[in-house]
Amino acid sequence: MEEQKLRSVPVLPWMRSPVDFSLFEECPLDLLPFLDSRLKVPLHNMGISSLFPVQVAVWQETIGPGDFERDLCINSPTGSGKTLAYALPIVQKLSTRAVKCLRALVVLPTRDLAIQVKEVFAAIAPAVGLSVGLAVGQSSIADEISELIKRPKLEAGICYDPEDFSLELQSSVDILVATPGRLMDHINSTKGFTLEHLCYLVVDETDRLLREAYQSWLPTVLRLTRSSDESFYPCASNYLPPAFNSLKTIRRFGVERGFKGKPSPRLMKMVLSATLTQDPSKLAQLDLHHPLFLTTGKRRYQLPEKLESYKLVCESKLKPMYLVALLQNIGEEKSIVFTSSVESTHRLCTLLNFFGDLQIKIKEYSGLQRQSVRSKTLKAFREGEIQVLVSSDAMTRGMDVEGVRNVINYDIPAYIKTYVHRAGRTARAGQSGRCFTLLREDEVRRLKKMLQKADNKCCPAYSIPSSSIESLHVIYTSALEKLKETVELETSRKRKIGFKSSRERKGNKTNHSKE
Ligand SMILES: Nc1ncnc2c1ncn2[C@@H]1O[C@H](COP(=O)(O)OP(=O)(O)OP(=O)(O)O)[C@@H](O)[C@H]1O
Repeated sequence: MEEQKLRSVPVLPWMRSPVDFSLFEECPLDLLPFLDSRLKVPLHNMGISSLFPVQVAVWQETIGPGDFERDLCINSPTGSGKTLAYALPIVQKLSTRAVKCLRALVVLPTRDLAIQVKEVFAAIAPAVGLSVGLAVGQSSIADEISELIKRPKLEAGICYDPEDFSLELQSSVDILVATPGRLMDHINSTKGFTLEHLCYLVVDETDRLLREAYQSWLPTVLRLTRSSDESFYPCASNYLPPAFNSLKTIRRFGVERGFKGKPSPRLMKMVLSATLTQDPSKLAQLDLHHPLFLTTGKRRYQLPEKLESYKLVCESKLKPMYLVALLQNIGEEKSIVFTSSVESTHRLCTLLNFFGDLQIKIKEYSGLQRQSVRSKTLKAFREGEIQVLVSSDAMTRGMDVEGVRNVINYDIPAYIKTYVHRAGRTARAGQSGRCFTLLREDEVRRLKKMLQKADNKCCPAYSIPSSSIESLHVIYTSALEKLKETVELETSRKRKIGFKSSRERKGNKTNHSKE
């Protein structure tokens, strides 16, 4: 009974007979059937000489015999290469397109993740003449529009009818990587932005994206891409004004997607996560077409094969010193320390920096900071200028930073899903890595139960000699004092700013009433 609970048999019948890609071998690029030879060079430049199992499985279902007859639902561990698993088939499929228009849309929950995924597409798509765009709000909306929409060249002295002008607007990109908010901004207000020709939709980090409605982006995208009556009457295009013809997309029919005689959606979907939801009501929102489930192993949650998990048991009040001792042991290896909130991230990072002689560069990365600050920190971490990031869960999902060898749960995560995503920042792409969890004696059972869900029964204790902790007492007391002063200073500064802006608001009100 207990075993069954841990396995959590899915309710949906199609989820009960998945393709288990752990049975697949890696496939060298030279042996990959149908691969456009122009893609080999950029792949080699990315250090890729063979495809990982999940990538081979998706290739088979899209470019191989599967031929994208079914929508794909992919549950694959962190760091297993999901990004390329969808990017490569999409680029290959579009490599023969004749007319440029927006044909593939990839949606991700955060800006940093979208930027990371765009870079993967941008590394391979130009080799086959495709362009990739980004809609995340990194630049102003005007700049983004000019990147995404091509305006016709206007000749001086000629007066143009605005109606004709908007018909002439065309997409500058074949593939768009977006966050839901900015995507909705373009759908609602960017002239010439259309999903009419969309063939591929990827929903990455699906469970996270389905958790929040984000201005109803999903129903909107599905509504705008549903086959219209026109797809049953392909000859209707003969009667349309010539201006439309260059943009016409040939709709795929049911016969092509394996359902003879029945019209089938032209939009092909891939939804992915390392912790894919099995909740039928959530999955129903995606309106999947005859979905095929691709997963690995028996457990719902999988940790990377070469991940070692350790627990560090200590009293709450001693936690900062245990963390410092652990960081001293780890040395200069890249590490991420996760806390439970943006506030504790800030406090912990400030405190660690008061431990003067740690000889490692430590920075904060959290949702409390401005995007520009976060991007700068991430760049420095990638380049090795910073060795330790103290992070809130803003860093938990999807972020791929080469060389991260250690993840430290300063606060025990509340759910196994969080553990899986946090731990997954290390041991990526077949590399080894360690995940340490600091916890109190009374939390040990909780961690054990949580790890059982991911089939990780082995979580030995990591021991720190008590002499290491004792030697830190003096400096810890002084660091705590400095932290207290800093927090007081920050609080009074915030109060002043709040007071000033409330006075300004009042002042503005008075001005308004005078007008
Ligand atoms: N075939 C391959 N050969 C070598 N390295 C690869 C291959 N495919 C992907 N990688 C590398 O593996 C790392 C992890 O890939 P990716 O970020 O796509 O993982 P993921 O499955 O999406 O993980 P997460 O669930 O954490 O988002 C990346 O650094 C990527 O460059």
